[in-house]
Amino acid sequence: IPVNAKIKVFTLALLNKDDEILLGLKKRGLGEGLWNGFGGKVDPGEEIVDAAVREVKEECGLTVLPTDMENLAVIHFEFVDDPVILEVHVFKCSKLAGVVEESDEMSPKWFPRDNVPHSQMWPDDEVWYPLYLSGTKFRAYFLFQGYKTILSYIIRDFYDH
Ligand SMILES: Cc1cc(-c2ccco2)c2oc(N)nc2c1
Repeated sequence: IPVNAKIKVFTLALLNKDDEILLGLKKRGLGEGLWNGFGGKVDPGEEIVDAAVREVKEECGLTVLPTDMENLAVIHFEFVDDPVILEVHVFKCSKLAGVVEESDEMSPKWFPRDNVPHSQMWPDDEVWYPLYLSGTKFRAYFLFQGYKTILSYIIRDFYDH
């Protein structure tokens, strides 16, 4: 890890209902034009799970409780020639309240859990999505060249102990 490395913490919430998953088409910023779960930056002093709850509400209008947000994974993303490392905390939630709303960040849409538009999603999703479907907690590291090419990755099961 380069000496000038800076870690930025993000959340990513995967919201389920029966056999569907709610994804949002990102309208701007990081991941624009891609379908993804809901999330964003963790504010200074903010609990990570509280940031996840806040981002879900802001981006798709749904209300979830922090206690219903299940920690699924922690993924570190590094980009060649970029000292900023993204630490993405992935949550899974099945207890949703409220009505789905479009926001200026995201256009939400329900997809069958086993048929998401991988060609319009981040390339790493194809690697870890099967673990999400099977409810396997994991840790992963991805080295990107730009936003489309994965140069290398590591993925391992993550036992709570
Ligand atoms: C590099 C990268 C970043 C994110 C991200 C940023 C904020 C929330 O997620 C991703 O999300 C997914 N599915 N792949 C991703 C790759």
